[in-house]
Amino acid sequence: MGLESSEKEKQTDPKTPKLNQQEFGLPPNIFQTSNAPVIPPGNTPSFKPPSDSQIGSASPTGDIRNPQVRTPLAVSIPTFEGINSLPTPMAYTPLSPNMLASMSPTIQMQQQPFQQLNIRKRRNNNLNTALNGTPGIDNLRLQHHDIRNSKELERLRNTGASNRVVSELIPPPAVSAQRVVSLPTVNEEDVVASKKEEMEEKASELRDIEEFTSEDDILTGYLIGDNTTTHQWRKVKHLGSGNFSNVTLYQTIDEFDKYYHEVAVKKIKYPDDLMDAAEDTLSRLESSLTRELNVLKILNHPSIVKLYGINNPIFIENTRPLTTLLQQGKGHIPPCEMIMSYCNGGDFLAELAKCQGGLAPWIIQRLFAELVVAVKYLHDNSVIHRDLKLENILLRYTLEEISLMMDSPQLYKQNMIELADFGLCKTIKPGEMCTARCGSEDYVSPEILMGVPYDGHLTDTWALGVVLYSLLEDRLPFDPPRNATQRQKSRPVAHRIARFEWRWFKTLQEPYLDGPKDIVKNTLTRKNMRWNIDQIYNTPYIQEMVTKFEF
Ligand SMILES: Nc1ncnc2c1ncn2[C@@H]1O[C@H](COP(=O)(O)OP(=O)(O)OP(=O)(O)O)[C@@H](O)[C@H]1O
Repeated sequence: MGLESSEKEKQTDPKTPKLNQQEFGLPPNIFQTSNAPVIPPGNTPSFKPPSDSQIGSASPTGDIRNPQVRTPLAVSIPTFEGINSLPTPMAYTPLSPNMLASMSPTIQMQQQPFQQLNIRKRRNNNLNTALNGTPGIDNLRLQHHDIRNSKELERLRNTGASNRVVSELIPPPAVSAQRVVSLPTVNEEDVVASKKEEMEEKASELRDIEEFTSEDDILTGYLIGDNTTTHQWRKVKHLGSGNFSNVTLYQTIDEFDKYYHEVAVKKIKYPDDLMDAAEDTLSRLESSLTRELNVLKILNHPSIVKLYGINNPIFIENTRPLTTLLQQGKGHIPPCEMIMSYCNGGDFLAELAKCQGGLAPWIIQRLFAELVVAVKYLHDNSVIHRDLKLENILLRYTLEEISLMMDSPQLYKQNMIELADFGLCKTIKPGEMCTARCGSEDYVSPEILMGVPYDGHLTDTWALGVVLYSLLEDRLPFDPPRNATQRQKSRPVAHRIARFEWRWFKTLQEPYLDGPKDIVKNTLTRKNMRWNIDQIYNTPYIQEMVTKFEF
């Protein structure tokens, strides 16, 4: 598929519908403002981008993962006016062998020539199914109190119920607890003391765990760049599950280096019948894991998750590790376990659910600015992420701990986030357009939904707009409004995305939030008007933070 001319883009872009924001009620203002001084920025580390050959054996479109429903790539929609249906992108169960297998061979054949559709499901669908066995927004809403309970959240994660939506986890503003905002400011020593206490507690927990450790709980692995020395870690606890992996906390057995003391181990989920899986399935899985590994081993930025090692060097050294292992015919394929930096605060979405939204604006500004720096580093080095979302932003500290750092220099001395999940990333050449339709349902841009070739840099900045809107508003921008009619609720998210149908509720009349709102306005918009990462980075809102960063 060739590149679109800018003229053609103008014709095919839908018009942004005019929104009447006045009709929506305004919740009480729960924010604080920040007055931060300005100091010079730090340096970003040097980077050598991986070549395409290093990114593994991608499919002809350069993409992977396992779409089970595919729609033709070239969808020509001159305008959205009068259009009642769009490509249906949502019925997708990654790596599920059953779905494809259940199709007749004819249908399977018919699926092949079409562009792969790789949109990840909304978390709330899975959550809801886990709770009730039946999807549906109303049922989900009945479960609010359960979901907000962190134990319940943990249970749901363990059952693989991973697709959550921030707006479903947060109560209406009137009852929104403002824990983070109202916490007292303490000095650095208090933070250190509470950390120490927590570590002592953890150490005692670990002593208990050691007594019950079985051989299966021991992971043997190699550090990147040293295939000769093995190291061992002991399983501590489950951290989270995605569609493609289970992530577990491990602690080192041999005290060889403080950096590798606690590590997050991402174990790739294989389909049950991997040995007999279709070549297509194997190749997509292989491509996904090799592109994540090959990019991660080269990236070097404090705000991007680090790949320390691997359980088996073949996954790093071989461009087609699964195929090779299969050909070696040992009867089974060993697991692929990536040994990565551990983020103690968990993922941003889960943390938001815990503190029930209402995040203070200075925290939003601090964390979002760091995210922008991380994405700028990727784009400057020709890598696009393509799956930016709250779940993939990992926190080094809990939001409660971060709130205690207000006015502390600690807040700027070190990174607070690590961007994770590079399974959909891509190294691109200047001017190269992408064709693979991938991403997560609530974060995909209209051009991806429309199936036209797209600029991956701009789909990343669209997703940044979704993240920032969600932080400001405690809801996802394209969810049905709270006061929506039944008809509005039944319209798919994709419709609202394609019509750029979002609006301010909570922050409608908050002039002091003009900075971040400007970023949202200029990212959740048509691609030919959308800001790129440099434009976001250069806004006073981001610069005010960036100039303070010392990491
Ligand atoms: N380094 C880490 N430290 C702490 N928790 C982590 C870490 N990496 C992942 N997690 C937890 O595990 C979850 C799943 O991880 P990840 O997003 O990498 O998996 P995935 O299978 O690729 O997910 P997705 O379905 O989004 O593709 C995260 O949302 C997070 O809660």
